[in-house]
Amino acid sequence: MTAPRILVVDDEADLRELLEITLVKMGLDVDSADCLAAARSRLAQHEYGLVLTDMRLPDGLGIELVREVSAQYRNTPIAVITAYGSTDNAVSALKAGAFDYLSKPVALDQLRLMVQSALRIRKADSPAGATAAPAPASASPLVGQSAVMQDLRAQIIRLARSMAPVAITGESGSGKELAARDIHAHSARADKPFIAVNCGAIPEALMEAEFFGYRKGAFTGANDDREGFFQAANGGTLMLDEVADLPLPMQVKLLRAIQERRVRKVGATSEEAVDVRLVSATHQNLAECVEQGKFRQDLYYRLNVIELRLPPLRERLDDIALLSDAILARLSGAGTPTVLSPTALEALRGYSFPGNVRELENVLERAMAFANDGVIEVADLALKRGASMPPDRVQIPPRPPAAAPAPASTQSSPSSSPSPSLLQAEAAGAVGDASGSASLVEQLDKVERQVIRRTLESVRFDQAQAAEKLGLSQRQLKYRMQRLSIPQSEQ
Ligand SMILES: Nc1ncnc2c1ncn2[C@@H]1O[C@H](COP(=O)(O)OP(=O)(O)OP(=O)(O)O)[C@@H](O)[C@H]1O
Repeated sequence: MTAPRILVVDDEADLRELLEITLVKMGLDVDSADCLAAARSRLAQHEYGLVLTDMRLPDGLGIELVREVSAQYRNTPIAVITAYGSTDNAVSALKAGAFDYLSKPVALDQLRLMVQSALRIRKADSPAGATAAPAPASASPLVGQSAVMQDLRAQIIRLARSMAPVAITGESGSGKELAARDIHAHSARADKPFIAVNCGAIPEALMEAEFFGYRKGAFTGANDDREGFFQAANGGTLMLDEVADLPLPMQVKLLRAIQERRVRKVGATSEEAVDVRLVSATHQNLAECVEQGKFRQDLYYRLNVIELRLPPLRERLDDIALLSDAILARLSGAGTPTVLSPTALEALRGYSFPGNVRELENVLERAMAFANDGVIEVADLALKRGASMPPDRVQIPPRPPAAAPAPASTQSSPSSSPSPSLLQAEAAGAVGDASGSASLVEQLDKVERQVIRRTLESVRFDQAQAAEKLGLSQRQLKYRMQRLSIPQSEQ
């Protein structure tokens, strides 16, 4: 098998030589060019596994080559070498289609990591040299045939090929984490870890240690060396979820880690190179956070190189049937899937879904418990028009690891809750109180509201403890509190 061929474009002979020697030592074939014209003629003669170009060349700018290679040699990744601290150049090159960038002075360990990940892209493309075909909808976990979803899937495939940081925006429950996982799955990093971090869920005092790791003895309780999120995601993708919740001091440290591509464990004297693709997500308006001084502009600029917007479900109501089928099939497991009656489907199509796909999942999960003969009717859906709080006011805690589907509403088995007597007492009270006009769904909501409220009060509104007592994940508890308009704290 022939070694991959790399094209180095630089007019500085010393740097060119250093790059050539390093690449040859990696077992690669190297060609070089000292200007744009020479690079163009090389490109016309050979197929390259990677082009590495300086930004300033005697006959033009490296970014021109980035545009040409991205347009004409779509399977050839191109990376740029920028002057130290030149954020603008790096970001514009990434936006123009560069796969990645390196800052001067070029650190050889980073060069090696970058070349390896560029060559993985080539390997991932098959057959060799063919343009990556758009994945069929069935290959994506993002269900939906609406034009926006088709466009979203196509964008994901395109941007999965580069290292450019992606900022995913969208309302809570619209699928931001799912999209981030899909970017990773379509990238050449797919066989390396995907680590999602909820930035709002980490206590500020622990953040540096959680992100960058720590050395044994760095602080009381640091009994062993530990890796942080960056090391854990090395070679793969790190998703910074709810990135707007990062405190300002941590934003400074994160920016440095992104710029330098190095991290230092708490208590360590030296830094280590990390190769991590960053994806960030937030349901907040990050540009507004910058204006309000809550988010650093330089970090915003670094993270927002490519934007990916997840549409709210109400903008793609045509997808509801497909989504519902997929969710019901998953919830039904191996059994015959529960289905929606035509009127129930119409009712869902007329609902605004403030909690987006997550809300649809919860509505269907609950409705399945009420459905007769495997058919969900409108009444089983218990849709509350205008009753939900806007989701952007709700802070969603981290996803529990592979949580089992939640038991539907308070019909959870009493054994999953340590307070069965409370459940029974509440249920008895609610039924006793029920006016003849209240529907079953309203009565059950009332019981659920009372049980959750009492449990929250018993643990002083500590949601983690309340969720545990109720046998729910924190996310499920949040959703139920939102749906039942239960305040977050004692009022
Ligand atoms: N297009 C989709 N197809 C199938 N399932 C989806 C889709 N979008 C979202 N989901 C499902 O909806 C739920 C919420 O998705 P996800 O956690 O990705 O949303 P999010 O935008 O990251 O939410 P949050 O901002 O609250 O963290 C998940 O169970 C996910 O699998």
